[in-house]
Amino acid sequence: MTHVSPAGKQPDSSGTGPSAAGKALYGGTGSRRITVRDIASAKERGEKWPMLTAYDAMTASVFDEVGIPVMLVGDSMGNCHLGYESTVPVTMDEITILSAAVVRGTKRALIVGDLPFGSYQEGPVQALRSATRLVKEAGVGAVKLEGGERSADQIQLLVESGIPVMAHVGLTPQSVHAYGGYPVQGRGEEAAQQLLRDAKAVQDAGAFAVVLETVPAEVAGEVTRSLHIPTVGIGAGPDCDAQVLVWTDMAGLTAGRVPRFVKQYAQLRQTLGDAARAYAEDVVGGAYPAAEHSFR
Ligand SMILES: Nc1nc(=O)c2c([nH]1)NC[C@@H]1CN(c3ccc(C(=O)N[C@@H](CCC(=O)O)C(=O)O)cc3)CN21
Ligand SMILES: CC(C)C(=O)C(=O)O
Ligand SMILES: [Mg+2]
Repeated sequence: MTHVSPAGKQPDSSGTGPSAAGKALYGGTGSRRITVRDIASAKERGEKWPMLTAYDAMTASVFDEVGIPVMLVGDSMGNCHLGYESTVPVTMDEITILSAAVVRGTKRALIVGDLPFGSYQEGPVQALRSATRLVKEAGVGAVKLEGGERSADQIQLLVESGIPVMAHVGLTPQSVHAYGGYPVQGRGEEAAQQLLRDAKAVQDAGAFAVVLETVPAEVAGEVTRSLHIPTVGIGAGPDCDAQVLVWTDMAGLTAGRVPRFVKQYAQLRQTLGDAARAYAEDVVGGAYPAAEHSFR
């Protein structure tokens, strides 16, 4: 600590150098909520940062306590939390309710709400109406929407209206029916140039960061070095400024096949199944509840 904090207050974030503890996005000690300005200064310092999805208050509180600086209430809730086949059916009501839960479960993280399919494609005015609802009803600090050049007008109006926007280019899963799957994007010289144009367009429109999903690592590195806003990679190699994963993939809870870019840091599906099986066997066998779990 480089200076004394006012009595009764947490240390503030005004450190004296690049590695001041209060300033680091991950591992920092600041107690106020992280803002998009903190995100911008991380790129200036060359600091990499982690992002995870979250869909409920309890899980989000775990990630917040660990210091995950940015959480995305992703429309991946469709297939990971709500039992849909893809992200396409997710509604504004669903995103709003779960975003509000994640905001309530966190104190420090910047919470980004994902605009679902159909909530911004009609144009900037529809996008502003949807984003405003997420900001006012759920309390998110930023929103995310898919698309590069095609979404620049939406991004510009939101940013002019005071809503920070995280953009999302490369593989945009809301277009699954147009792709016919989830193919790698930006392969080949022409596609790589289009990806760079998309990334520049969202930066020019005022986005504070841009997700690069499922693109060749080399192309993602080139985009990252060409932009002044941070890139957040998912299946985009090691040269992005930040990384994001769907939390149930990261923790080994997702059912069935996970994308190849996922690294599983736990086997929660196994662990939770083991716990449920042990509980069930205790109930069937009469071992639970025991005397210490009973009242007299
Ligand atoms: N659980 C989960 N994790 C995700 O990362 C995720 C979702 N759901 N739902 C929405 C999208 C869909 N995502 C995906 C899904 C599959 C691949 C995938 O398997 N792609 C092929 C590409 C092969 C190629 O074109 O060469 C692969 O084999 O990896 C990629 C992204 C990412 N998002
Ligand atoms: C994987 C991230 C980027 C996403 O859009 C989501 O989880 O919905
Ligand atoms: Mg999404």
